[in-house]
Amino acid sequence: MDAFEITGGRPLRGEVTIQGAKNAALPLMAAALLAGGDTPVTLRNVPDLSDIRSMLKLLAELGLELTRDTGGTLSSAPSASDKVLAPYDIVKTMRAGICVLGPLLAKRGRAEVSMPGGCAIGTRPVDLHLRGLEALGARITLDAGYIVAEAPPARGGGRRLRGAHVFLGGPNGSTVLGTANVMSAAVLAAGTTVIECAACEPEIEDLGKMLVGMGAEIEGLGSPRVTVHGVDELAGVDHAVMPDRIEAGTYLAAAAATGGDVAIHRFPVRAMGAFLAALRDVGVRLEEVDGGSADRELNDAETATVRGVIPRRLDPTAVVTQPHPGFPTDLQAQLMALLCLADGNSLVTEKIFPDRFLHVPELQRMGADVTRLGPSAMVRGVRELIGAPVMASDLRASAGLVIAGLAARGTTLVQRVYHLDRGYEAMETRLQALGADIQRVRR
Ligand SMILES: CC(=O)N[C@H]1[C@@H](OP(=O)(O)OP(=O)(O)OC[C@H]2O[C@@H](n3ccc(=O)[nH]c3=O)[C@H](O)[C@@H]2O)O[C@H](CO)[C@@H](O)[C@@H]1O
Ligand SMILES: C=C(OP(=O)(O)O)C(=O)O
Repeated sequence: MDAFEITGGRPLRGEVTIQGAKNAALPLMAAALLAGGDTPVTLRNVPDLSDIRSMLKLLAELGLELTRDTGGTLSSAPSASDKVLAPYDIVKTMRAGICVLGPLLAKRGRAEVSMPGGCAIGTRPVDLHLRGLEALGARITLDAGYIVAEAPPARGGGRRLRGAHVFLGGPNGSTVLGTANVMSAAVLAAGTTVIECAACEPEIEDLGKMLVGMGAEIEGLGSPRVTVHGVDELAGVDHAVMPDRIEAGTYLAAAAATGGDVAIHRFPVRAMGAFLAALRDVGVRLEEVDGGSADRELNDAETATVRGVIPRRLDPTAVVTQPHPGFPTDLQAQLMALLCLADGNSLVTEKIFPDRFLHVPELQRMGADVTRLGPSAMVRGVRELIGAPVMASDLRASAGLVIAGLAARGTTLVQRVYHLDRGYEAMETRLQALGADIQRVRR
C-alpha cells in the first residue's frame, strides 16, 4: 500500500492551480445519462482521481462511454443503452455512486443501484434521497443491498416521474447528493417540482447550470427553494467543472501551517466565505494577486489568484461546520491541523457528521493537544508537532495529517494514501513543486 513520507518544517512557496472539483464532477458525470439524441456531453476540468475513474467505470457499465483526453476533458459517445444496474463492486467505492439513481429513473424509468460507499465519517443514510424520489412517484424497494426504483407508468406509454413538492430537510440540514438526485430526476418529470430545503452547496449550483445548458428549466439555484419545470428531452452540453473549493482550502491551510507563501490560481473565492472568515480569525489575510505583482484586498470575485498573508503567530478560533454557506465539513480536519499550532485554545464543532474526528487520535500521536467532547473538539495549541507514523481512514482526515506532517519537526509517514488519491490529483507532486519534502513510498 502507498504511503506519504513527509519531512516537515519547510515553508511552502510558489504557485498551485486548483483542479476541477471532485464533488461537482461526479454528479455532473452521472447527469450525462440524461442526454438524449446524439448530442455529446463534454465536461472540462475534470480532475484525474480514483473516484472519477470509478464513475467512468460505472457509467460504462450503464452503457455510457466517456472518453478522457490529456487535458482533463471528458466526451460522451451517443448511447441508447437501457441498462439500469449499478453494481455493488463499483458503487461501494464512492458515495457519489448513488448519483446515477435520479438520472436512471428519469431517463430509463428504472434503476437498481447498490447502496453506496464513501468516506467512513459516521452514519450516512439515503432515506432523504429515497423520500424525494418517492414524492416524484417512484416505487422503491430495498433488495439484497440494492435500491430498486421504478417510475410510474406514463399516460402515453413507458414510465415517467411526475413533478411534486419535495422536502429534503433531515436531522443535520439538507442533503447534498440527495438534492443532486432529486433535481436530476425532476428535470425530465411531467410537471413542476419544488424542492424545499434544497442543498445550497456550489457543486449543486454547478450541476443545475449544466442541466440548464442541456435544456432543463430550473429556478432558484443556490437557494434552499429550487423549482424545476420538467421538459420532454434534454440535449448534450459543453460544461466546465467549477474549481475545487476543498482542494483550494487544503493548500491554503498547508501554506499557513508551514508559514509559507503560496499563490493559488483559480481559487473559488465566492464559494469559500466561511473558510476565509475562519482564516481571517486565525490571522491569515488573503490578497488578490493582480497581474502577478501588485496585490490588493480580496474582493468578491468568482475565481481569483490569491495569496495568503501568513502571520508569524496564529490565533485560535471557534468554528462550527454547517451546510453551505456555513463552514464546510470537508475542510474541518485541515483547519484543525492548523489550529493545533495556534497560540491558544480553539473549539471545532462538527454539525454535519458529528463523528468525523478520525484525525484526532492521529494528530495526538504527533503531539497535538486535542480533547474530543461529543460533536466538538477542544484544540489547545502547541509550539510544535513532531513527526510520527499516522493513518486515517477517510480522505479529508488524511489531508489534515499531511498538513500536520508538512508543519511538523521530523518525519511523518501518512499511511493509506489511497484515500487521498480519491480526492487530490497528484498531491505529492504538487506539494513537491511548492518545496515540500514529500515522497510516495510503498509500505
Ligand atoms: C461526493 C460528495 O459530494 N460528497 C459530499 C456530500 O456527501 P453527501 O451528499 O453524502 O452528504 P449529505 O449532504 O447527504 O449529508 C449531510 C447530512 O445529512 C444526513 N443525511 C444525508 C442523506 C440522507 O438521506 N439522510 C440523512 O440523514 C447525513 O447523515 C449528514 O448528517 O456532502 C457532504 C456534506 O457537505 C460532504 O462531506 C461530502 O464530501
Ligand atoms: C466525504 C467526502 O467524499 P465522499 O462523500 O465521496 O465520501 C469528501 O469529499 O470529503
